[in-house]
Amino acid sequence: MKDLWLWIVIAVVLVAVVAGLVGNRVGASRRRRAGGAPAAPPVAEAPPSPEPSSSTATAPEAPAVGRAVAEPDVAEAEVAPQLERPEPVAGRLARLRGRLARSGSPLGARLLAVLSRDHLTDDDWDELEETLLLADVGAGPTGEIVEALRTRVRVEGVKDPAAVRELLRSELLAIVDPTLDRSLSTERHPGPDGSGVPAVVLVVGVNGTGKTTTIGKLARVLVAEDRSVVLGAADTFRAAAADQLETWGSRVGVPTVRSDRDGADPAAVAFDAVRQGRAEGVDVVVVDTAGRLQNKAGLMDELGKITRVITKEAPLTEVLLVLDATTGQNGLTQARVFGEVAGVTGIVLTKLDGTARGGIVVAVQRELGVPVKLVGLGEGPDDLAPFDPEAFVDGLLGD
Ligand SMILES: Nc1nc2c(ncn2[C@@H]2O[C@H](COP(=O)(O)OP(=O)(O)OP(=O)(O)O)[C@@H](O)[C@H]2O)c(=O)[nH]1
Repeated sequence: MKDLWLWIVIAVVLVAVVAGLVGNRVGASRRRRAGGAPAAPPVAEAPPSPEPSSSTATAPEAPAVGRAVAEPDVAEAEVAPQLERPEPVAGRLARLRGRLARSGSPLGARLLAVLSRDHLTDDDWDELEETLLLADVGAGPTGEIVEALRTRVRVEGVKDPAAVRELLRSELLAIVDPTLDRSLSTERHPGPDGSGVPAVVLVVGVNGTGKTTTIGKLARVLVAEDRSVVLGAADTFRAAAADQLETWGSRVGVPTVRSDRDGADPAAVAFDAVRQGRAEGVDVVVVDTAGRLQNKAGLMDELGKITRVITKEAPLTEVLLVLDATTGQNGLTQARVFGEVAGVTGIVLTKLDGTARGGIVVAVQRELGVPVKLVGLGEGPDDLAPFDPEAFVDGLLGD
């Protein structure tokens, strides 16, 4: 009997201890939820929704607002990332003015300061010449501008600052040459056999000038203009280049054709990209290349092979040479080599922000005899603008 009572007391104590433990755990879990812990609350404990959203209503297993709204959104974001809407292209070059102003003394401001002096002496003309040379305009074009200005100042007797500005503007505009065709060939067209083929843009240039970045930005320009695009990652030399290109493309829904193997044959990747673009009926295929300039023969071989295999599928409509505006005369030497081996049809001048050497536009056009078609104005995704001579000269001259 005594034993029986002892067992009853032990049983009661055990029940009390277990009940206490369970109570503590429930309390702790309630406190965690009250503190906004990320764990999803049990459905029954979720607060009732005052106005359930339609997604809540269509989500059968998620009647509580907190979960119904948050969880499907997160899942959707993981499955289908939101595509970005690139900025409209028109008017982008107007940014150049602000960027040049931040990059130090703009060319135009220094030229205007000299030209506005009362009586221009030989020293003033020398200073003007030096300013143009420092801005990489090049010796030939600088001589032409100074000569033309000297004549007009003498003949027209220009003094007032607004007239001086207008004079300088018209001379700079003439030297940049508004008559050149700067349009990009990016439309489908009938191929040699009469069937429609995409425009093919091959992008060449030394590494580090901004080729891959420019192609990413160009894809956005094309998407903004409702063109369908395929990118070809034929820069198989730098392992990360294909990833970089793919990331750019995926942000605007543009596919990238690439090889899984580092160091794969660039011509084969270029060919696959154009073939895919053709099969999918897209408007334009843009092909990235490696920018090794170890020697001219090697470069010629590689670009020659890429060109040959691409043209089996569709003719090349543009060969864009990407040049870094901050490299000055070095850039001109590169331009010369690529001009000889790659049949360049247009120039993309990158990093024009942050340099007072805007004159390189003139020098490089003269050097290659092909127009600057696009300019890079920064590292932002939409910092690529079609080149427009008037907007460019206005940017150089500032306010
Ligand atoms: N400020 C500025 N930076 C730029 C511009 N264009 C490109 N860049 C930067 O230049 C650097 C090199 O760009 P990439 O596109 O990787 O150069 P790449 O020519 O493809 O180089 P490789 O793949 O090695 O041949 C990156 O940091 C870009 O953000 C521009 O217009 N302005």
